Amino acid sequence: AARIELARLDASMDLAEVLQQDGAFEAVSDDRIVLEPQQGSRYWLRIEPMQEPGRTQVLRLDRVPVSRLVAWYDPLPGEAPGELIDSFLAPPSGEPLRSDFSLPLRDARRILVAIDPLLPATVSWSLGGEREALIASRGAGNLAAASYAAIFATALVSLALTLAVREPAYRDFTAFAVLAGGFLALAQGHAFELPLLGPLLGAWGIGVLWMAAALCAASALSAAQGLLGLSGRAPALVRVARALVWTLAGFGLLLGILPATVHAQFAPAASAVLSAGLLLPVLATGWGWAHGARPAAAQCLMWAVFWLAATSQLALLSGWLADSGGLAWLQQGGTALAVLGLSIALTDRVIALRQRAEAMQALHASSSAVLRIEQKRRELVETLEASTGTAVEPSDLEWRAFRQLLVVLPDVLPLRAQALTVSGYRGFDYLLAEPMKEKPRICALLADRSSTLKGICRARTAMSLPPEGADPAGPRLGVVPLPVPRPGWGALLLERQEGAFATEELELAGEFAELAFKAVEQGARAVELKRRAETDPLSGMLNHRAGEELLDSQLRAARHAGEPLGVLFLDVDLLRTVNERFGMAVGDHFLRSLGGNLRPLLRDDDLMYRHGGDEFVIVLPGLGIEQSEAVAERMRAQVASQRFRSEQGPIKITVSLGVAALQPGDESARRLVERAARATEMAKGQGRNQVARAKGFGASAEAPDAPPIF
Ligand SMILES: Nc1nc2c(ncn2[C@@H]2O[C@H](COP(=O)(O)OP(=O)(O)OP(=O)(O)O)[C@@H](O)[C@H]2O)c(=O)[nH]1
Repeated sequence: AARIELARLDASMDLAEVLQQDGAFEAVSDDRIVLEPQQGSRYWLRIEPMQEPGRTQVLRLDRVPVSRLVAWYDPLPGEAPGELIDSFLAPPSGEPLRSDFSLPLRDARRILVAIDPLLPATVSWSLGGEREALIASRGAGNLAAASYAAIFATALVSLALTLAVREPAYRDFTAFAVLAGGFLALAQGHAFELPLLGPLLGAWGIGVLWMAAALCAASALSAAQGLLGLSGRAPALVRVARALVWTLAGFGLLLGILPATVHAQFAPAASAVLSAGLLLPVLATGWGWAHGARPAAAQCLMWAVFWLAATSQLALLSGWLADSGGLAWLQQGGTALAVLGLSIALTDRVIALRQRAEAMQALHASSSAVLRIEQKRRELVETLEASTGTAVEPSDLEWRAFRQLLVVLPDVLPLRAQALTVSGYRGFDYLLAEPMKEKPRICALLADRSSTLKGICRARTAMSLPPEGADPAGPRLGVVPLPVPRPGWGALLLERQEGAFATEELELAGEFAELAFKAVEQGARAVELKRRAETDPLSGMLNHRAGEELLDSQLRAARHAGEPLGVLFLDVDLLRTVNERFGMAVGDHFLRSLGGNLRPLLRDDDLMYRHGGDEFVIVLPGLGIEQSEAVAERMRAQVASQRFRSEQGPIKITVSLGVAALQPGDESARRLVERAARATEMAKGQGRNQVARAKGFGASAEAPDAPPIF
């Protein structure tokens, strides 16, 4: 419906000169052309509408990012240079960008349009009635308005969420939404048409557009990377993405300050870099998708939509892509759809990840509490096991176990004071308090509430008691019954300044108490077993093995200290005869009574054990041969002086003793005992009921006594 011609002429030509350049104009057959900015030249469009009576035609120029567009009616012959239709000129301070122009075609008059493109740009036009032009521009305007509304509303919601949950992914996404809207508005020329902002952006120049694109790519990658980071996956990928975010942002700032001529020159390269930058979020979320993160699929798709919209915009600006009606829909609609969709996907993802992070945190907190309790439990058991090894008496063990329980409990539960009271356990009563200085107060408290406590212990149910008296802020008591066998009873009293004890806390204290009691029981059994293993059942003395072990350690200690050590070997005289004559029971009885008979003659540190049969060993630490011999003699005399009762009347049973003492060359307990035993044989040989010194110590000073008389 119109004839359109294009000429590229020297920029210095004015309208009058251009009108004479008829031959320079070439007809354009397409409905779009690509204009390349070039220093010193300017594009001129000559449009000649066909006659259409009764209809005003309008030429619409779409998406022309230009710094200058001036349109005149071609003057009729004889007229002065053309009447100005529309003018859009670069202010001296900068280069504004504008996209849509509608030029009314009147009276079939040709119009001339001078265009200085800012970037390589595709210019498309449509020719139609005023109504169609109006509808077309309104449609485009509506789409643009809806897109911006969606984008900036999403950005606002995202900003509110950023402030509410302080989630870095939201913060980055908010920046992205704002920058995506800004980039769209700049690239489509809308931002330059704003009343105040337009001139300001125009003054800055086209660099602002590239900067917006680069920062948009940086924030997009940052938001995608934030999600990767939040998901705790691929830390290396997150680090790379973070570095790329900063690179893109730096690139954007550089583009922002470069002069317009450089932009025109490097527009394709910058477009390629930014398009690649905008592809990174697609790749990052695609990676998540490939590794099983389901919400990453939605994000990946949305980033891809945005990438398409933004890249087509960049391609258009770089002249790689010809404009078409659908492109504006893709760019505006695509950006809005991507921003909205991403916002939804992000919210969904962030909620899910937050919940998981909180659950992990709770799990971590509870598992670290469990670990601490487990560690304390182990500590208690280990300490008690160690006590078992060294305890001599079960009561000794009980005391240690209860004490340890009170030491460990405050590490498990917050307590002000605690006490353990046990009555009649293995015939003992205990009252332990921690800290010790609280003992009198706890004693008083026990006395006050003893009937309540006993009741609770009998019911065997742990309880938290209300504060004493009227003071509701008074200390709270928790009572944990102890597993004391009846008829004894016992309780663990836990005290806290405020707040009742929870059932779980009392159960935990009960578990620890049970551990302590179990340790006592096991320890007592172990002590008993050890005692049995070391004791000779008939005489009640240590047996050969245990006795010799002890002798060995005493021998080592004596040698170490350089002190003397005496050893006596005692053998009952003619026990075989006693057995035969009076019966084994009498022999047994004699052997059983020997310990009780002789022990009063010994010191506490002296050791007497059964060597076997009717033989006994007596160890005398600190005594030399002389003193040992004196002890032996006292023993011999003690036995000889007594009459032993039997059914056949009193009988006299005697013993013979050999005496040896530690010598510098003595190697072992066994050898020392052997020497003493040989001395005993000598005593036997000399007539029994005697004391004999081992060889090497000189002859016995003692005179032989009378032989045994039955
Ligand atoms: N009643 C009793 N007799 C025992 C016990 N152990 C060992 N005997 C006896 O003690 C006797 C030890 O014998 P010997 O030491 O060789 O000889 P003896 O009859 O004591 O005479 P001399 O040692 O030479 O004075 C054996 O007859 C054993 O049966 C025991 O536990 N009870």
